[in-house]
Amino acid sequence: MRIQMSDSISSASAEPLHPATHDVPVPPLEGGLEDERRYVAVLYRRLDELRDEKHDQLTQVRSTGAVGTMQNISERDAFATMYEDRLAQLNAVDDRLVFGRLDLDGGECRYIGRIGLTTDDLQRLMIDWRAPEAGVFYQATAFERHGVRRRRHLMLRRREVQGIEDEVLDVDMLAEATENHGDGALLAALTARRTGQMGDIVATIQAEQDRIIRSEMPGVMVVQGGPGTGKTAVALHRAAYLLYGHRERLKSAGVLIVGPNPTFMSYIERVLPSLGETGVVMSSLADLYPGVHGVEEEDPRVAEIKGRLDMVDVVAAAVADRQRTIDEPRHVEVEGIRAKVTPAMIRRAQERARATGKPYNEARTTFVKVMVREIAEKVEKTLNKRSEGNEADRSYLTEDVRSSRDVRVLLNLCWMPRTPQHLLEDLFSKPEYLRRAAPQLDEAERELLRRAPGAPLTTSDVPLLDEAAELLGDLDDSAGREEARQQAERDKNLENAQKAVENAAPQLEEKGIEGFLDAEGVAAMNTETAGRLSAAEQAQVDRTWTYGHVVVDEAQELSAMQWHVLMRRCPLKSFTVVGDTAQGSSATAAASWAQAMEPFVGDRLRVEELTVNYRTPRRIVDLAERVARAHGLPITSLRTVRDGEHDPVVESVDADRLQASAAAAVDAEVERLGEGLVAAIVPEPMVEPLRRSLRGRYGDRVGEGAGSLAQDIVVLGADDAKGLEFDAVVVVEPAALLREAGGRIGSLYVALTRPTHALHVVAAEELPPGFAAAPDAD
Ligand SMILES: Nc1ncnc2c1ncn2[C@@H]1O[C@H](COP(=O)(O)OP(=O)(O)OP(=O)(O)O)[C@@H](O)[C@H]1O
Repeated sequence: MRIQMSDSISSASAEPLHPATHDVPVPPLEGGLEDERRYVAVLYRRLDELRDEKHDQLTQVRSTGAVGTMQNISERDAFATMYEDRLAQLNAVDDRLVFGRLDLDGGECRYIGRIGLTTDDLQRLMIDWRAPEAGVFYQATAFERHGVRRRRHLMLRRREVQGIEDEVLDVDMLAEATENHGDGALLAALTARRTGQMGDIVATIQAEQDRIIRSEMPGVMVVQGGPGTGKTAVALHRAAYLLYGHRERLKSAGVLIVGPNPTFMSYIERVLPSLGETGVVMSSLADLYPGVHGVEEEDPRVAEIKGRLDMVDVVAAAVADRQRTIDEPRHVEVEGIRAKVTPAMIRRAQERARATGKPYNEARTTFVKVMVREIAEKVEKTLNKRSEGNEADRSYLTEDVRSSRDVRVLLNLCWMPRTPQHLLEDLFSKPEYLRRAAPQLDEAERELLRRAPGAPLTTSDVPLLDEAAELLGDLDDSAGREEARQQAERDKNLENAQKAVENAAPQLEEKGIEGFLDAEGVAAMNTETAGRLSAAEQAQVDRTWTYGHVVVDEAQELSAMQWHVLMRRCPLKSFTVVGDTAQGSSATAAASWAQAMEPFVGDRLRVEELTVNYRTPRRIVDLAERVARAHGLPITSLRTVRDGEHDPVVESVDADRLQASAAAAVDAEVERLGEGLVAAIVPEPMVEPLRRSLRGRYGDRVGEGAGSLAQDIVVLGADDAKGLEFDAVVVVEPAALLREAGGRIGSLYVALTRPTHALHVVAAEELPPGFAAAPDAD
């Protein structure tokens, strides 16, 4: 699980808004590029001022030294964290701080940017894009002006205004309009070279996206949309929007963002910080159980079985199965005295324990208590008989019984303390355990689940672990949780302490007492004062944490078990769920949202749809849709923003030249692009060999995952390509990609829709239906 630290971003966005009648000269309506540059310079000056202010405050609070009472230290740390967070936010929004200007009926002018900014005396300089007053920037059209006369896009590179683009919505103004029109800002964003990291779309959010981003928080909202329609972008901007509007609540409860795999999580990790939001927990499905990273479940049939909601009953039966009775009476020895334990005694104690309604490990305490008392009574009777009525103090007896080896063995046999990891290990490595717990599975299915003891936990085990932990309750888990929380706190204290000691060093040196303080010592002092972890940090280590809102991306892939567990993370059922049922490629993928969500929320869903593909040019989308339809996928055709410059290339090659041809296709695309990211999406067995071969030619430029500016050539399997995008994509052996996904077209459809510019298909086998009408390579 990955965490983006700090949750105290408040001030700029919450600064009061005042009418724009202030001393800072707002460029006139007819002003041009130079006027805007001057105003933007004012905004940056204010940003720098605020940054210097926070920096000074931070230095000051740190230089008070790491000495004083624990409360002083704690307060100082709290201030330091607050200033650090604010500084981090001010740094994060530096790039393209402002992007829009609205001129309204009545002469009001509003600048729209990543955060709100005011002057010292609280006059408004710029509005946060999430403020209600900024909404019309995204919503106004010529048909529905919302009082907007003109919308101006300011196109910045870093701090520099490179261009302006006007959309005049008021017909009366057209006569005086400048020559700048159209949707150049959007096109510029869409055709820009990819960097391997998703960027924000705050400057060019489209009206259909804006409606979703700003819709109310409660309830489950599903955003369905074909490839490239901006679902991920919308989901992340919605998280930022909700954090802005419900800051207090979400600050304490936290927001969880769940995505399909770690590659995808790192692809999207910079979007929220660039919007000034950092207090969010981000986790892939493999990392949702603290302390465990699930490896990939190789066999889709196993993933399908483990994903069934039935597994709730299987786990419950496995837990119940760990309570046993004995067939016949047994004798236990306590300090040389034998006591008889009958099956009835065990059954009675178990019933009493179960009646507490507590989870397994906690109810076991009651079982042990009752049994120890009963055995102690028996031992006492024997002792009383032996001493013929001379009753002595027998208070030590309970302890003797509890520590008797015989008693411990018997009680463990009848009610074994269990961790979730142990429970799953037994369940999948001991066939008789699974047979008893899962009679609803047939023999072949149980055989599929079987694995060697010690085998690593997989992503599809993660929800089972969670379910088991829920039923088993606290034992090692609570200790583990507390330990993890304390460790997180220790790490944080150490980091703070290191900074504090560094800051205090000059003063101490002046006083001749350098070396007096060390970071570990200061951190140890601070650890005593608990409660300094932010909600996000605490949530990260606590499986039972419940969030204020959960965002799920690529949600079509989730199994029923994964939904079951996620629902527990947000009892208020406040969810933003984004995905595309047509792109489902896993064995657990949902055919429809209603079917996937019905067991958890009934029909209480709001389904919104996105209809424009912003990523992929028309020519490539046509091919992808043809292939999808030829395989019976019921997709509705997407509108696209661009036609594109390149027709897709489809090349048939000899089987023994497949890898060489794939490498040559990569060469061709690298050359054609000049700069930008090229990905080869290939069948799993080809990933490593092709990567090696390309490294021979391109060295360190060849990377894994989503790529980066330095690693601009990547080779990956179809599953890992989910949610990512590249300037050019070479799809190798579509028939094999289709086979790998068990015949489900979703993953090939995903692969074909990743490019922003060019698609090149290389195949040795017969091409699957749908490719035929594409033009051949020359
Ligand atoms: N309004 C917009 N302005 C600029 N770029 C946009 C806009 N909407 C989407 N994009 C861009 O389009 C691309 C696709 O967006 P995104 O990845 O969010 O789509 P998606 O629907 O999640 O795709 P998929 O389901 O295929 O993974 C991204 O590069 C995104 O930045």
